[in-house]
Amino acid sequence: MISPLDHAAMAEARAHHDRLTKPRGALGALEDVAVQLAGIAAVSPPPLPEPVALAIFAGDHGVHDQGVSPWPQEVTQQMVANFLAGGAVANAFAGQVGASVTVVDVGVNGDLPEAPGLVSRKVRRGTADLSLGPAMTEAEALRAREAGAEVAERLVAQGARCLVTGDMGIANTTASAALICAYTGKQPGEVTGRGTGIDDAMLAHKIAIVTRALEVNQGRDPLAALGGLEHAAIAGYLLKAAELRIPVILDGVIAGSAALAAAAIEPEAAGYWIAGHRSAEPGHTAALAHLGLRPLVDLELRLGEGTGGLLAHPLVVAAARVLHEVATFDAAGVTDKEALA
Ligand SMILES: Cc1cc2ncn([C@H]3O[C@H](COP(=O)(O)O)[C@@H](O)[C@H]3O)c2cc1C
Ligand SMILES: O=C(O)c1cccnc1
Repeated sequence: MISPLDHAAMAEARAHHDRLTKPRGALGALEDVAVQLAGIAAVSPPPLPEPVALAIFAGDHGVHDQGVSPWPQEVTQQMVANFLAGGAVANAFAGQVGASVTVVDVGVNGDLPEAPGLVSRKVRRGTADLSLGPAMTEAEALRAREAGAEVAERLVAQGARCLVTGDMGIANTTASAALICAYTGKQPGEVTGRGTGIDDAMLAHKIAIVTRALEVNQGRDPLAALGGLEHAAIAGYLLKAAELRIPVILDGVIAGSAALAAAAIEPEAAGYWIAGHRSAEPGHTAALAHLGLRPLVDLELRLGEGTGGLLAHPLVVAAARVLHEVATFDAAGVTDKEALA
């Protein structure tokens, strides 16, 4: 059960912001984040959203066969090993914010040796090709959702007070574009992007593949028919965090498209999510607009893994910190011109 945000705590946070020694609204969107955190925690000031935990959900994609990514599929598995060895960008950024890193295999097309930090919940070895039929069955999507939910529950039980989404799956920007079309009504040409870096010819082909995927899967559940196993797992992770009243910082276009699926299941859950950044993928902007989320930073990142979400974490902590640490006009003896008016 996902409860709505606590409006009394939000009103209290807003009122408290207006008593702090700064012009009203001077912290812009950060004030909205603080109010949102109060609504999530149902108390103002809200607890600082730390420690933070990153879960990277990994899965492969049958649509890779269509030539939609310049990278070979085995890079998914190789990058999982890299995350576990601590060598990826996500590890560097996680270290900076003190985030734990958990890697979850929900659908890698290969065998991964057991390792600390790896959660093995493989539903199948990659999805089927979404341009030929459904990527997976609804039962498989549900199993991946359950894996995501289980990981969120475990991280929170271990003490995390903020979660970040991460993904790894070569060709997953194709599945993301298809999901975004299905949930927002946008056209493939508007939301399909260059992913890991493709030329104009490959982009035109990728748009045609997304168009075909939407045609052949019309009338089916979009998450199962068009998504990846990591999209389904992220959707489950997002819904469980909302149920547990824990904020989640969304990463890029994969998280954004998974969030559309999760919001279609439980619209109330979107109140628990914060858009860490705006990725360079055009579909990400469309997804965030549909979700009503404002990205905190725009660095033209196009990496995934959770990197943009991790970079935004200090901003989210700072938003809460203001409500704890900044003096009021009364306490500091500063004249409040707005109270005089
Ligand atoms: C070395 C490497 C590291 C990555 N880390 C994240 N991604 C990102 O790129 C992939 C999606 O892009 P596309 O749809 O174009 O294949 C995903 O795996 C995503 O997480 C990476 C991609 C590569 C190659
Ligand atoms: O938006 C993202 O997160 C993204 C973009 C390109 C490739 N992988 C991920």
